[in-house]
Amino acid sequence: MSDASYRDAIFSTPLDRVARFSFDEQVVACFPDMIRRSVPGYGQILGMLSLIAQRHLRHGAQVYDLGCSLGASGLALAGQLSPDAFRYTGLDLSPAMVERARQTFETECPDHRMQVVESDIRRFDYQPCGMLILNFTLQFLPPQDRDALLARLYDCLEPGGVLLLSEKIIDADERDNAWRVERYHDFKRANGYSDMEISQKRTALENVLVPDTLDAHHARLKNAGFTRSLTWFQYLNFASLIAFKEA
Ligand SMILES: Nc1ncnc2c1ncn2[C@@H]1O[C@H](C[S@+](CC[C@H]([NH3+])C(=O)[O-])CC(=O)[O-])[C@@H](O)[C@H]1O
Ligand SMILES: O=C(O)C(=O)Cc1ccccc1
Repeated sequence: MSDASYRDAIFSTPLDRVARFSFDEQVVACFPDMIRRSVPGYGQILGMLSLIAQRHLRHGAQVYDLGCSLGASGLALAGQLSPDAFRYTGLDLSPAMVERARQTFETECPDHRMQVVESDIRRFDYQPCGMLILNFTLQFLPPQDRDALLARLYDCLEPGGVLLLSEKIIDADERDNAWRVERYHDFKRANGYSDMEISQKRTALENVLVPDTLDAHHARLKNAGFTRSLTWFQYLNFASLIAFKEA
């Protein structure tokens, strides 16, 4: 497969039947463009990731990036941290994503210890680690699988370790929720998506990307064992949380 990244035009023609969204070859080919134009704050979250790692990561610690896609979080870390500062394992279920993430690490940061494994994050055998990254991944798991995964992740995190959780979120208040979603659609329009693209993608994501409220996320983290979590970033209906395991 080529390294080229295309403009996302997946939902730009009218479809008789909109299929469930999946991370197939077609999505992989335009993924950097799609995520940049569709996720408010995506670049800022990645920029902050390495600053957070510089403060919280034990030297040489293991980092897991769950649902790593093309490895953007790993690249952000490798861009700012020395090769001996961490070991990185990206996990993703999509073979097309994994293949391209591996190629990217090989060419972009050959001296860093970057590994990519094709795996379901619910079944992977995690080793002790200093940092766990779930950058817009938990939202794609069936809601009933989320608690068990977070409990396992809490267990494999070393004392003093952190979990970073970025998600599309909903508001419990219907009016606030509607306002945020409308402004999110304005954001997408301003980034060149048509009303038809916005509407067809919305259909494709129904029951595939299932968002929670911020309160539900904090409650879930607490339930998994984290005594402290905070929302460090929010832009419309997208947010990023950090949870700490006590040292
Ligand atoms: N059960 C699963 N096991 C493994 N991977 C999974 C699973 N379910 C979904 N995925 C994978 O999770 C990723 C979600 S994208 C993450 C962006 C990235 N973190 C980024 O910072 O660029 C988010 C988005 O596209 O909005 C996809 O690559 C799926 O294949
Ligand atoms: O585009 C959307 O509506 C989103 O919620 C963000 C997104 C970005 C990339 C893949 C799936 C969802």
